[in-house]
Amino acid sequence: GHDWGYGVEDGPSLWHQNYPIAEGSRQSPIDILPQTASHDPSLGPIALKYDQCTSINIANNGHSVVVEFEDSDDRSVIQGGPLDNPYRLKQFHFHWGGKGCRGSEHTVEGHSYASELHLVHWNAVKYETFGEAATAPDGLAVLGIFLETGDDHRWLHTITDALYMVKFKGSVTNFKSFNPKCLLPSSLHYWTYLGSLTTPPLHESVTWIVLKEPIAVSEKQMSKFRMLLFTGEEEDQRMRMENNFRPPQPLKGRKVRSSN
Ligand SMILES: NS(=O)(=O)c1ccc(C(=O)NCc2ccc(F)cc2F)cc1
Repeated sequence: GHDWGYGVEDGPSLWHQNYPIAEGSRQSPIDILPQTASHDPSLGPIALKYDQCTSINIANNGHSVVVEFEDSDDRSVIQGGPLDNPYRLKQFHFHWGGKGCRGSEHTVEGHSYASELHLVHWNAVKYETFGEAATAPDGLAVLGIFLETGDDHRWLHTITDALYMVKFKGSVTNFKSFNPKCLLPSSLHYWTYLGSLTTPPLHESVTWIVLKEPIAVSEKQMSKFRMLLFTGEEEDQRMRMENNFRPPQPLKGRKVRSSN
């Protein structure tokens, strides 16, 4: 397909050339304004049923580092909150900045965090495949978790210790039985709104659920993400993987709701 990236020649401001939906009416990420978000008492708590979680591998896809899950049944789902069905966990990945810089995609009153974790789920009740769900307005649910630098995160080590094995674009390695439940903050309070994938093809198919409470990770752990490369082993121009985030997009009249 088309090539896109985060550089001067292929970055977010140019994506609309190959993906006109980039200028659509429900694009992500957005800047979240907590005071403007409407507190909706009908919004129940979200439930993450990840107990039979089965991660398969960890890969460098040239845009981020992705942990894929077995999604042939409903063993790992998110449900409740704004969702009418359980949504099946497919993968999680991260977006981050350069050293000491901000790298989250969603921002909160203009404040961005060091990084943002996306747990990607699809509506397997209504759709046959992830691909089909990814083009449907109620097809995907992505849980966003902010990472801020501070103390070491005890469980993130499992991921950062594996990153050296997927340094180059196109590399993949075994990554079994990792349960992302260990990456959740203590509170599941959230904001929710209707948006899109934050990378091409930018499909407007995502119910976003962004947790209010960030998790803390150390600068040393963040630095390990930055040793990944956008480029493949065979390429001579090595490009460090960092600043792989899309900036906030126009709200275009959308309402952001807040759980309590
Ligand atoms: N950052 S984010 O959480 O918004 C996000 C989540 C998933 C994807 C994705 O799966 N892309 C590849 C892809 C693969 C198959 C398909 F049918 C559609 C499709 F976009 C892209 C962005």
